[in-house]
Amino acid sequence: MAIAEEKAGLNGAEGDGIVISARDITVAFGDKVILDKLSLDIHRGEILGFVGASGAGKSVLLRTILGLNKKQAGTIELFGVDVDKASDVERLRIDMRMGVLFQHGALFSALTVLENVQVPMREYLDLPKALMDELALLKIELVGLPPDAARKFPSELSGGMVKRAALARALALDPDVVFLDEPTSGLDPIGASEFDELVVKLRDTMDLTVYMVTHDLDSLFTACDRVAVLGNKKILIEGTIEDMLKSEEPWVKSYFRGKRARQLDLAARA
Ligand SMILES: Nc1ncnc2c1ncn2[C@@H]1O[C@H](COP(=O)(O)OP(=O)(O)OP(=O)(O)O)[C@@H](O)[C@H]1O
Repeated sequence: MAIAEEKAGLNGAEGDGIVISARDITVAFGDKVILDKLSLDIHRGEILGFVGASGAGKSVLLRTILGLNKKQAGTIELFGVDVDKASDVERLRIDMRMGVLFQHGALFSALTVLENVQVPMREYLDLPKALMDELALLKIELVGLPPDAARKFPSELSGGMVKRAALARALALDPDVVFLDEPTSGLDPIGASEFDELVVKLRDTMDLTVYMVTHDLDSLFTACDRVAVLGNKKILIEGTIEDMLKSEEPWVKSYFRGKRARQLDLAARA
C-alpha cells in the first residue's frame, strides 16, 4: 500500500479512526510482570494523556509500542498493521510516521539544534543538505523557537527551549503520531502551559495524534481530549476528564480530586 493511502487512513483498523491498537499486552522483565494483558486504543486526531503512579509502567508501554521493548504476549497494530507481521519496508514506513520526544529531551549535546532536528532526516531520507537545512529551520520556527536557536547547542538553551527543540526533532519527518514522554516536566507553570498550547495548536494545524505521558494535571485538564490511567498493570480507566472526576477508583480519585487538584481549583469542574 502506498504511503499516501496509508496517510489517508485506509489501512485496516485505521479506517475506524484507530491509529494505535494495543491488545492484551504482557511485558515482564525476568519474573517481574510490568504490564498484564493491557489493552488501549489511540484515536486519530486526539491528544491522549497517559497517567499512572511512578513506576507503574508508562514508559515501558511507550517503549513497547515503539518496538524498543519486547512483549511476552499481545498484539500491537500501528496504522492498521500488526507489527509482528510487518515486513521490513512496512516497519520502516510505520517508524517514519511516528515522532518521539523522550523524557528529558534527549538531544545530542554535541550537535546544534539544527543538526539535532536533522537526525531523523539523515536516518530515513536522502536529501541534499540545503533542503534539509530549509526543512529543519521550518520545524524550528513551527515550535516557536527564534531562528538563531538553530545554531545553538543544547547547553545554551533554557529548559523550555530544549523541550521545543526536541519537539521540532520529533516533528522532523511530518509524523502522524507524536509520543511525548513527560514533556512539561521541569518547566515552570508558564512555560508548561505555553508548551501545552503549542501541542494543541500543532494537533489542530498538522492533523496530529498525540500520546502524552504526563504527571501534569494542568496538561491533562487543558490539553488532553482523553485520559488513560495505568494501574495494577492494566488500564484502570479511560475517558474524559469529567469521567476521571467522577471515578471512585481510589488512585484516580486521589489523583484527580486530591489535595493538589483542589489547590489548582480544578476539582471545581466536577
Ligand atoms: N529494561 C528494564 N529492565 C528491567 N526493569 C525495567 C526495565 N525498564 C523498566 N523496568 C521496570 O519497569 C517498571 C516500570 O517502569 P517505567 O519506567 O515504565 O515506569 P513509569 O510509569 O514510566 O514511571 P515514572 O512515572 O517514574 O517515569 C519499573 O519497576 C522499572 O524498574
